[in-house]
Amino acid sequence: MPTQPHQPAVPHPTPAGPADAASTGVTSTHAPGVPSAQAPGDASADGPLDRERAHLRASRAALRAMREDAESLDLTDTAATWVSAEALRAQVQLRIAALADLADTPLFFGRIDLAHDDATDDRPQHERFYIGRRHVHDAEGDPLVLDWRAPVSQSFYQATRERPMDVALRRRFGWTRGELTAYEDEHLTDPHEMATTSALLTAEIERPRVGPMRDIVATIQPDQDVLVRRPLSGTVCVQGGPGTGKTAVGLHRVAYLLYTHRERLRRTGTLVVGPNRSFLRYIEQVLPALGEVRVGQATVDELVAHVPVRAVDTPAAALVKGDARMAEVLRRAVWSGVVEPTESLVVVRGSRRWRVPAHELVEVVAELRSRGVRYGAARQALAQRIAHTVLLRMEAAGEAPDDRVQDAVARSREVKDLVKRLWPVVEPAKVVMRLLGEPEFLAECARDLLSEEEQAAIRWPKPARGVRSAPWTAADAVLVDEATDLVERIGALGHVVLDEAQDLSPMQYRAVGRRCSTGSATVLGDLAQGTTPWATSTWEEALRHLGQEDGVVEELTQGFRVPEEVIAFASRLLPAIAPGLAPATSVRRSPGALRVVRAPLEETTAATVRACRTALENEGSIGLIAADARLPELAAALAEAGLDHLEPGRETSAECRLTLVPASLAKGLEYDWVVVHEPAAVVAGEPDRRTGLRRLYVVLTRPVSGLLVVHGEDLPEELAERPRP
Ligand SMILES: Nc1ncnc2c1ncn2[C@@H]1O[C@H](COP(=O)(O)OP(=O)(O)OP(=O)(O)O)[C@@H](O)[C@H]1O
Repeated sequence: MPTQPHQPAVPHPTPAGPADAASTGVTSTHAPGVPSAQAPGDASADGPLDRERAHLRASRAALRAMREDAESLDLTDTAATWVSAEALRAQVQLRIAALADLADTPLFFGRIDLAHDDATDDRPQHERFYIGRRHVHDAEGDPLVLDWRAPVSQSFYQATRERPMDVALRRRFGWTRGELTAYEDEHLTDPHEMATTSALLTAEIERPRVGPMRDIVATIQPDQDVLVRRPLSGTVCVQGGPGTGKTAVGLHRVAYLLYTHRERLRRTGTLVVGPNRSFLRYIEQVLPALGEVRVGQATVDELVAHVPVRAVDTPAAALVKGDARMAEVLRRAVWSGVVEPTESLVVVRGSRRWRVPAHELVEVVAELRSRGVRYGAARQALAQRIAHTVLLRMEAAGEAPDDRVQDAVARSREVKDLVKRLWPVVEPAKVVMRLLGEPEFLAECARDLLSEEEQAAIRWPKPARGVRSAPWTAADAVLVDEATDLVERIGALGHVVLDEAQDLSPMQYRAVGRRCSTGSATVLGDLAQGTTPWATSTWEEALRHLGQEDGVVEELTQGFRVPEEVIAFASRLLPAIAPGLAPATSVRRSPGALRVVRAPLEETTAATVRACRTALENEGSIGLIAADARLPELAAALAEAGLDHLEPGRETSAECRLTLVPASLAKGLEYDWVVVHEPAAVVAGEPDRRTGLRRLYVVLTRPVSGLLVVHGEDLPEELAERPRP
């Protein structure tokens, strides 16, 4: 295995000096055909790096002035009420906090020099912009740093040699501990300059991981940026292999949308849905680091937490409960209580009696049933509709009743009693409880939808005594959510990001879908990483269950996390687990990043602990990933060897960098170095071979710098090297 320490975040210096050309007219002196990079020692006293540092000083001073302006705002008498004054004060406080100059967060990370052929009065031929995390302007209001989400910044991210977007020079800056220490230039219109992987990008990816996931604003790649900046309307689904940046894209997209549609999304809200708490803890710092703190984050289980989950389904039961047919079963169950009127209604008001015949009540009920409104809303309307028929009779008799009379009739004992009989109150959890606990009721609602075996799979052995004590499972909670929405519409948000989406059941998609029914969604996933029995086989199907049939499917193919050697090894599994998918490529080659160690069977655990020690000789985080059942043994062996370890999702620190990860929780996480213990056991830990191999694929694709595989049993045969077609 490689023992190379990580390179610091400085690009490899090239012998020749960099360019500071374009708008200044200074000719580039870099070696022809190679994008130039510059490190500290290369800059002369008034060289380009010094000029950039001068711009940094000016930007910092301007930011300070902006902050002082905000601090000195006099809010006395500016707001009409105490409440609005408080709201204003809170907003100003937020702005002051946002204007802090954080010592370790570079104020800008890029620069573009634009050369336009079609200069106008408003747009000079040459323009230069610095791109950073936030907007900074000078006393005249001229921008010194542009927010990365501003429209002009788009060309910093999306310009390519094929489509330079007027960018004559793109400069990326390297920072070390808050100091501007290097830069790297690309002259996109120079036909002699070759495209290479940015050394700053590589250094950023390989920067040792301590703590939670980081943002990638400085190095978002063109195809990622196109996804980040898609319009708010419409849903996009991103298929991408491991480490192609799907999660990063989803989170940056939220930040972009909040910047571009701040008012609207502040009202309607945004939500990130992830597979489990460990994953959410891992990603939770990215949005705050981008200045966005008002984004909800939840697992699907948390979204549907209407009942206490205390039991686990058999795989057969979970499969049926997650099937989209359950939506219709539940619809029937919820609406089954509505009764056809058979008797007339008599309402007494004062000395008069008003009679509505049964056939008219039948019409009212039938009309409400056919309107496609929620059960609860229709129930509320029923009282008013009945009262209205009474009102019509009053008018026919020469009275002149107004709305208040209709309301009074709707609230009368006679009408209330009738509504209770015709349209009983439905408690969603109780309906589901009845469905699972009463075989006849299930048979009636599931007729022609679920087979006898399927019904048998989900029936409880005996009826539950009450909602609180029922043996609810995670899939039941989703059913209760569906029933809840049938009774009362669940509110939708402005935008929902759904990560690791491949694992959701159709009923879970529906649960997420109703939370973005009036908004839009970003759906992220990898079909090859689907490890649930109901994992989706196509994105079109997933979008349909989500209620976003018009969503577009895009693909990310360039991998950032996993080095070439490791992704090639893991991709040997693809023909067995997702035959249609092409392997992800990698932006990084890292000879020696993969090491496979065979140990005698009885020494596998000891060999694994030794591999952890070896991995710990490197900088950064280490993940030891193993089949869930092996964890107690490995935890004990680590403790005996004096190696402290963390649970997944806990922040690593300089003192403790080793995390012991059950294979079932590895999805979405990453570590600088990964030790995989006994792949055959990872595969065997799942109910079927395809799921096992998919789990193994997830596990093998977690490392950034290197992978050590320790095995005593034979490796799964699907990992054997095959000649490329
Ligand atoms: N443009 C980029 N610049 C720097 N780092 C990047 C870039 N894109 C992705 N990365 C890094 O690559 C790693 C993988 O990204 P991410 O977790 O978003 O991938 P993913 O597609 O969600 O992976 P998985 O399918 O395994 O969950 C992260 O460390 C992320 O910061």
